[in-house]
Amino acid sequence: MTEKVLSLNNLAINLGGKRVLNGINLDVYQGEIIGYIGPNGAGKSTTVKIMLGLLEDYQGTVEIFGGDIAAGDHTYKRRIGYVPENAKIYDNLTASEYLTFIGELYGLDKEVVETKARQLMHEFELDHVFNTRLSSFSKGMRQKVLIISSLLHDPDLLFLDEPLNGLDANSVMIIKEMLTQLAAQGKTIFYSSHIMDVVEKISNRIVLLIDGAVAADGSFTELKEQSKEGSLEQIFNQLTGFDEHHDVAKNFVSIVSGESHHE
Ligand SMILES: Nc1ncnc2c1ncn2[C@@H]1O[C@H](COP(=O)(O)OP(=O)(O)OP(=O)(O)O)[C@@H](O)[C@H]1O
Repeated sequence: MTEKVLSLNNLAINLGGKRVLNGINLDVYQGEIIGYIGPNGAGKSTTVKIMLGLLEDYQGTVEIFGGDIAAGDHTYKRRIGYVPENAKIYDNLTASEYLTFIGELYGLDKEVVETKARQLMHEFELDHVFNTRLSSFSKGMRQKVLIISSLLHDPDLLFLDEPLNGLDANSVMIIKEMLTQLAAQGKTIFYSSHIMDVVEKISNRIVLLIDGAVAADGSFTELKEQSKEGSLEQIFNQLTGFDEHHDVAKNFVSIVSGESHHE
């Protein structure tokens, strides 16, 4: 269970003339659920895009399943699943067509993937819309289709960006439990979210990114001991140096109600 799945060494990148990642060092081991958190704009999505092979102009090295992804062998991508935050789903396709298409991209046999997709849709109680166009799906239904599409090929490494977006409380329980079980089976999960109480509960390791560098890395218990704060939300506020939520909220409300005397 100690195989190194992912290794970032001095990973840095400039985008639009700005230093977005500033020397990230991170080793991730099989079976870990990494809660990858940080303020808006810290560089979380950028890190994930590099690991997916979507951004190439970086410095440092990225090793996935023991191989340098810059070496030109892209077969590692077949062992990766990805739930993007804002996915463009092919609206004109039915769920069945979309999932079969994605499965075939991963090299799965059409019949095999269709059966698997149907079974997974059934688990989400979406049997009745298997042959319905995605354009008529609600936000949560689309999110379930995205989650299914990321898992069809039984990936070893899963990148999730706000995977619970739009899901109801029952579905959230299913996904949380599912992630725990997948990790127990030896899958590795990289979980990016702003919902601190979920990250706190499901991650066995939390990595906090601030200004493109790792500012904290440890289990929730370890972070709690270091910062002497009670919840991950409070730890996040403390480590990002933010204690003005009360003032900002108050200003907002007074501006909204026209009571503000600010210029
Ligand atoms: N193509 C680009 N060109 C210029 N700047 C970019 C580009 N992509 C990202 N950035 C900048 O890089 C920084 C990090 O962006 P990124 O999307 O990785 O942040 P994030 O941590 O995922 O934020 P969020 O929590 O808001 O999703 C931001 O300041 C963003 O404006």
